[in-house]
Amino acid sequence: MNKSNSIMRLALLQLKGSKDKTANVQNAISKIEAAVKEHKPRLITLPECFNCPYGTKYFREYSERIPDGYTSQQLSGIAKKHNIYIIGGTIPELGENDAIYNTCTVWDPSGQLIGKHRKMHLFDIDVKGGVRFKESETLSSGDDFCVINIDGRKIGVGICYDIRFEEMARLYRNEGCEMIVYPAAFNMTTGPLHWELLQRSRANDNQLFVVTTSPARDTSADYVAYGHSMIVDPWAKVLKSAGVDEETLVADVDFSLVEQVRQQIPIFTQRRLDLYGTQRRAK
Ligand SMILES: O=C(O)CCC(=O)C(=O)O
Repeated sequence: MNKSNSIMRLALLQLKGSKDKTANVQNAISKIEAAVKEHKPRLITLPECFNCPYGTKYFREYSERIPDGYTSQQLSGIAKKHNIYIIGGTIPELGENDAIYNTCTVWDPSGQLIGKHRKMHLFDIDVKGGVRFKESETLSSGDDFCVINIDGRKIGVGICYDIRFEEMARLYRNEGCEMIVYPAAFNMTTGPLHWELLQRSRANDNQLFVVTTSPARDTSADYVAYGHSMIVDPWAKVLKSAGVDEETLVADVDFSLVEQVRQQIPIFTQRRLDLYGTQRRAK
């Protein structure tokens, strides 16, 4: 990004997954190659669970160590090859004591791992007649926040269900973030109702960019993702939105909008912190 003109080019890769992990990762790599060639983005984002079918029965089998596993090594290599940042969607991570996490990795242009976020709020819901999912059957929850810095801009990372917890987004704003990136896979029950609403709400509440990257919709999968990867600006306008199939969504994000909206609607200086607050707690 050129700080003087405050523009950063993003490419969001909405990818179709399969049960073949190597094919999923290689699909991501070839779409990264194509996006770099055609659009020259500074930052590429990938979907939640892009190397594995989204289902609790798959997570252990597909899990890998970070950063030594196959998927990490591929992402590290391609980030370095093309001198780009990658917010690498999520993969099932094999962590300490054999615990499995739903984890996002962030890679810098030298191929270094500069951030890791383990999904903090596990997706355990049961909507009668709609979607039932219980990540906690096989996953453990993370308990660290993840803020990265790209060209002087702070970016917070959350994963899918994390977007429902407004305190987390507020905390990122309070820590100076101008964008939050959520790899995500909403579904056909909550997607139509809440997908855009939640993104516009988090953007509006916190006056920052919200970026989500979903898998493409596959109606033959166990879990049918909603699609519609999206970029919402700090005015809460949808800047760009994908359809449901595989797609590369490209946008030039202008960070000067962040300052503009924060000055014109100064809710963060008007908030009655003498009466209430949202702070990170010591663990
Ligand atoms: O919050 C929702 O409705 C969907 C969340 C989800 O699919 C996930 O956390 O993976």
